[in-house]
This record gives sequence, structure tokens and C-alpha cells, in this order.
Amino acid sequence: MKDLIYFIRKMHGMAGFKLYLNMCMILVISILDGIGIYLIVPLLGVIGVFQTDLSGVPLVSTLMDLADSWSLQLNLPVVLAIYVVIVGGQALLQRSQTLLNAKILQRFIRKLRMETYQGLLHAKWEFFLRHRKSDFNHVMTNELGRVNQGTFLFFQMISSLLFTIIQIGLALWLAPLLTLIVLVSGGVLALFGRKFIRSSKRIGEQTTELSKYYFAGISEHFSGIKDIKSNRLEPSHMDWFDRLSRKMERNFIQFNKVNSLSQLIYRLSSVILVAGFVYLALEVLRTPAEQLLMIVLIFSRLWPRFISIQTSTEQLASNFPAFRAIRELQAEYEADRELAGTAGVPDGERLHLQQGITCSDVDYRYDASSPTYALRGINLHIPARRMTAIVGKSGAGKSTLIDLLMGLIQPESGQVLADGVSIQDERQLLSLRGSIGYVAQDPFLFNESIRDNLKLAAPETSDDELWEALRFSASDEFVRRLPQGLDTVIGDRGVRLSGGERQRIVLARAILKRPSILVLDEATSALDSENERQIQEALEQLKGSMTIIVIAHRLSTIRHADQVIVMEQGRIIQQGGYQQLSQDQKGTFRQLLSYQTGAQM
Ligand SMILES: Nc1ncnc2c1ncn2[C@@H]1O[C@H](COP(=O)(O)OP(=O)(O)OP(=O)(O)O)[C@@H](O)[C@H]1O
Repeated sequence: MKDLIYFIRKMHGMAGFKLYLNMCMILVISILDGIGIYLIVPLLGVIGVFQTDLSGVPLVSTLMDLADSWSLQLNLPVVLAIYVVIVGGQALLQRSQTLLNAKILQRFIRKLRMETYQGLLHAKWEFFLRHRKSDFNHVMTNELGRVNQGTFLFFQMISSLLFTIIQIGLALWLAPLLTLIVLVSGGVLALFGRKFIRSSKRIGEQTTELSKYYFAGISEHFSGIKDIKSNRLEPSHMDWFDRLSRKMERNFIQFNKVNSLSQLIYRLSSVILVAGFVYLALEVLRTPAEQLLMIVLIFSRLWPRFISIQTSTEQLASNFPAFRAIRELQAEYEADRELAGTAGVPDGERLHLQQGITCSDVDYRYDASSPTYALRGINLHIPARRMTAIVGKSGAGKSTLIDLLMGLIQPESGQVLADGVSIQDERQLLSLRGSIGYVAQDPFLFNESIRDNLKLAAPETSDDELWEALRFSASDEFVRRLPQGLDTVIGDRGVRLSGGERQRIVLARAILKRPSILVLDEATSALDSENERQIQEALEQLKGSMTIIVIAHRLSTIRHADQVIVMEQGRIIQQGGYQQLSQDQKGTFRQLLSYQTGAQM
């Protein structure tokens, strides 16, 4: 419940007076609705369905007195005209209120969506290391949808409540005793209904878990579809999917069972109540027929609202876990918000590295409770406008070191300085990031044209500049050969390109940003020797103007590096020039080199 209150407060903050306007409109519609029904009785009297004295009926008699004082004859045309005006007015108002409701709701959902997306984008990298990506997809699509539905139900419930209160007021005016009897019965039923609301909430929690699991599985399976197909893993995946689908089916049916049972109980009790009520009114209380007719009319409208309030509450309760999921995610990314005080740092601010990046006594662990360090006692200086290569066996800590240098992760102890200023300083970190061009091990491309993918880094770039960057990354020839050249759409994550082609396009994109620091994490691993040689030559030309940091398994790539850092089990075990290290007979670098030259023979 407190999750719902949190969101309602948020909505109140966003919609303000419109929310109250909406409530007022619901109130007026409810009153008009009640009056509309009331008029049926005098209408019936006027057209002679029953000949009766209407002066005993409250409200109607007031209306008749009013008509008398205005010398208005309550004949058929007049009653019909009043009826049309009231019901027509109510319909018009209803439309405006529905629109206003939709606008408030959609604005709220858009803001919530934006807020969540922005919060996720600005969370620390470590936050992403702790979560499954599919959980974000789940919250951004499924859970936001449920919050949308839940908020709609909440509005509906408020409107039903207001409507019910008005109708109860009218009924109390008409026949206080009978109304009280019905209210007490309704109250007893509502107490009973709490059990259904609790069950709905529990089922809703299962729905969240199941759909989270579903999202995670589906996105993993489709990401690994090549492995599935090549290894004929379809049956085991079908089996998983079948089991999960059955659980989801059961979950849905269970909710329907609870929901329909509560409706059944409400319907049955309403029939019993109406029968007892009519008996009591006619046989015991001797209520006049026309008064009874009006009360029955009102309750025939009122009782379905009771049911609707109960049903909406159950559905709302089943959506509570979605409200909680979003609230918890928001609290988590707020706690992990990166660059909290970014205000005042312009987007394009860059660091023109003059001296270099230095690590002093840095330790880092992915898991603070584990004794294993991914980086231990790191002391190193990466000089500006030089090429530094980081090598070592798989798992040595190379990518972790790069993440640390880019400020994606923070040292547990020690510090990282860019030109002598700690990158824990937010301004320094932002400017450092603004000046980095990064090419990952598994480069990422969007399912757009090559031109759009390249322009992501620098939207104002001309075609000539694009071709120049493509030449630099030795990709101009293959792009020219593509059917639509720069406008070729390259498929989901770039699947229509080979691994080497993807790497070269991402390299061109990194260069277009004109970074002052170029970071290549195994960025040329998929290239053939000819393309790799071309890129090496291009990097060689950049050396004097750009700081280059390269991770490479293939040691031929780093022949021209000014400094080589050799890592093992999170520590730097050797550091020096390429030639110097390759001559150290006992050193690990020499060993790595001889494995590779041996392997090539
Ligand atoms: N997200 C993570 N959570 C926990 N441990 C991690 C995570 N990423 C890496 N590690 C661990 O940190 C250590 C260093 O990993 P890292 O990816 O930096 O190695 P690497 O030298 O880049 O390896 P490779 O050459 O295979 O990419 C490894 O023992 C790895 O298991």
C-alpha cells in the first residue's frame, strides 16, 4: 500500500490541480447520474405508468414544488426535456473527464518512464555488474505496463467510490433505515473481501517473479540462438519454455479463480439481500411502492459498483508488486547514481590530457566479501600522447584495469589521477569520459545504417569526414562494396557484418569523436593480418597526438607500443618498452611472445 501512496504522491506532484479537477468532474457526473435516475419516477408518473401521489417522495416533491413556484407544468415534454439535458450533460462531461483522466495518466506514465530510463542511464557501471540486463527490460516494459494499469484501476476505484457515496447519500435521504441495513450488509461483505485482496496480492507477487524469469530466459535464449541451433539445444529450451508457460497459465487461472469467486459471492449475496430487502420493505415496514421502486432503482445501480470496487481492489492488489519493483529499482539506482552533481558541467567538456593517467596503490574487488582481488597494488603511469599496451593471460585483470582507468569502477583503496587530479572528482571524471574513444571486445552496433551508427559519436560530421574515418579503420573498401554503401542497415547488433568488419566500423566511430584518449580492448582480434597491419600503421600516425591504450592478445599488434604492461592475477608483473621486455629472457612477456611465435610457425 505504501508503494501505491508513493506513486500517488508523485502523480499529485505532477498533475496538481488537474487531479482535483478530475475528482470534481467525477463528483458532478455522479450527482447528475443520480438525478437522471430520480427523474425516471416522475416520468413514469407523468406518462401514467402508475397513478400515484408523488408528493411523498423526497427530492421529487421538492422538484415538483420548484416547478410549481416557477409555474412550470411537469408534463411529458418538460420532464423529457429535463431528462435529456441532465443525461446529455452527464454524457458530455463524462467524455471530457475520460480525456482528462487519460491525459493525467499518460503524462504520469511518460514521466515515470523517462525518470526510470534516465536514472538507469546515470547509474554507476557497478550497478549494471550487479543486475541482469533483462531485469531492466522487464521493469521498463512489463512492470511499467502494470503500473499503468494499476493507476488506471486506482482512478476507476476513486470514481466508483465517489459515485457510491453520492448514491448512498441519495438513498439515505430516501429511506434511512433500509439504506443502513444494506450498508451494514455491504460492510460485512467488504470485511470478507479483504481475504480476496490479500490472495490477489500474493498471486501478483508470483506474477512478477514469473514474468521476470520469462524476460530473462527469453532474452538470453535469443542472444544465444546461434549456440542453440548449432548444438541442437532446441528440445531443452522448449522444455524450459513449456514448464514456465504452464506456471504462468496456472498463475493467471489462480487469479481468475479468486476474482470470480469474490464476484460470485457478491452476486449471490446481492440477490439474497434484494429479496430480503423487498420483503422487509413491503411486509414489515409497509414502504410505499413508488418509494420502494426508487430505492430498488438506486441499489440496482449501486450494488454493481460495490462489486466493481471489490474487483478493482483485487486487480490493483495484484499490481502492487509492480509498483514495488519500480520503487525498489529507483531506490537502488538513486543510491548508485553516478556523477550526482553534474549540474554545471557542460556536456561537451573534455580533458586534453597533458601529462597522463596515474594509478597509485590501487586495489579493486568485484565482491567486497570475497578474498579475491581483481586488481592488487597497481602502480602505473600512462603517459599522454603515447601508446601503452596491456597484456597478460585471460583473467589477468586487463579489462578491469581499463574500466578503472576510464572511471567506470572506483578503487577500493588507492587512487586514479588524470593530469594529477583524482577522477573521483566528478568534473574531472566527466571531462575524462568526454575525451575517451572506446572500442570494446565485443563491439556494439545498432540496427541502423552505417551512417547513423557512425554519426552517433559526432552528429554534425560530413560524409567526407565519415569516409576519412572509414579509411583510417581500413573499412572504406568494404563499405563501398555494400549495396547501399553508407546507408546499408547492418542488422541487429550488426549481425550482417563479419566480426572484423564490425570491429573496424566501431573503430571508425571512436575516431570520429576525435578523442584525446583512444582505448582499444581487444579491438583488432578479429582482423586478418592485412587489415591489422593497416590499422597498426594508422595508430602509429596518431601516436603523437593521442594517448592510446591497447589490450591485445595478439602481440604483433603492439610492436610499436611505447610502454608494455604485463599483468598476472590482478598484479603488474612487468613494465617497460616492447624491445626491453622482449629481451628479458626470464620475463613472462618473453614467454608469451615465444608461445605466440611458436604457435605461428
Ligand atoms: N563482473 C564481474 N564480476 C565478478 N568478477 C569478475 C567480473 N568481471 C571480471 N571478473 C573477474 O576479475 C578477474 C579479471 O577479469 P578481467 O575481465 O579483467 O580479465 P582479462 O585479463 O581482461 O581477461 P580476458 O583477456 O579473458 O578478457 C577475473 O578473475 C574475472 O573472473
